[in-house]
Amino acid sequence: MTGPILSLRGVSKSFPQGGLLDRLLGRDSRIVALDAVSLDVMRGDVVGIVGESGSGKSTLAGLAVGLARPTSGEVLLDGQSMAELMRDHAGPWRRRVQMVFQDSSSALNPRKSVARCLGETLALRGVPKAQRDSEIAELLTLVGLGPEIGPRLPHELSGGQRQRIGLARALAMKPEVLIADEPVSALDVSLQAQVINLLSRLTRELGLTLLFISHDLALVRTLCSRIVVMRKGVIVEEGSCLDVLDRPQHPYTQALIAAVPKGLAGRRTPLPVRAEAAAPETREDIHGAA
Ligand SMILES: Nc1ncnc2c1ncn2[C@@H]1O[C@H](COP(=O)(O)OP(=O)(O)OP(=O)(O)O)[C@@H](O)[C@H]1O
Repeated sequence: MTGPILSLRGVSKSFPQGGLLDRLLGRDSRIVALDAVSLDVMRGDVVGIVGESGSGKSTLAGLAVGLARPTSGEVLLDGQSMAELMRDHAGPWRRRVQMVFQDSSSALNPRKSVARCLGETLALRGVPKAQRDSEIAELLTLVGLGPEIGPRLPHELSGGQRQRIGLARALAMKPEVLIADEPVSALDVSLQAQVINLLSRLTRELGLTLLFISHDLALVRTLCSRIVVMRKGVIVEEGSCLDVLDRPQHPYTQALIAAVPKGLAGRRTPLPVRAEAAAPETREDIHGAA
């Protein structure tokens, strides 16, 4: 049996609180964003991470993607510790774990066209210049966009198109794990459904492991196979998404579900059936054999 693709072992993360004056006066204190969190994510899992604001979801995401180091504990990718993988060079970790943000426009350079932005990401992955244009076209197709989008600047795209480009850029690295931090909360409901449809299709077709951070329990129910419920830096409940949402054991999960307008957390969001652009079947079909 293969082990988890991503593991957190007793991971804590704290941040200093207060300013320089507080520290000079010895009023140094720290806020504990994550408190001894352990979590195993199996390859191909689609895991929803939910919890109130400030519960530590984004901190967990930042540690998993390698943007920050834990204060204590260990983050492992396929059994190898982050500290080990990043000792010489952060590249291997960064390539294998990618992130999509709530608002892709802040992650895209306003002066760079879509094609240039994707081309630079492909260059980081070591794709030869001669192959980049065809890979850019494939990536655009993969996220349901046409080649006419290539020359456009971020401000010439709709919010939904920008999220798709954010996703295409993450996929350009051929990641094994994708972390999506509130990827649709800035979009209107119909665009949310399109992006969720896309994520659902891509995780299936590319065999991606997805961590989907959201406040929207109905979206989590639609997309995810597992769910992790966080509160105040700890995991209070985890398990199969349907089990936890239908039969929550922890009072906090019960309260979260009760706070959702009646019936909403219990339904699957009706995603419009739409003709997605014909998608390749496997990672290799998309990018050629590695
Ligand atoms: N860089 C930082 N410096 C200081 N405190 C931080 C920092 N990042 C996060 N925190 C604190 O850590 C706690 C957890 O924050 P985090 O952003 O992980 O929560 P969250 O569950 O993602 O919240 P939200 O749903 O609002 O995005 C919060 O109290 C937050 O204020």
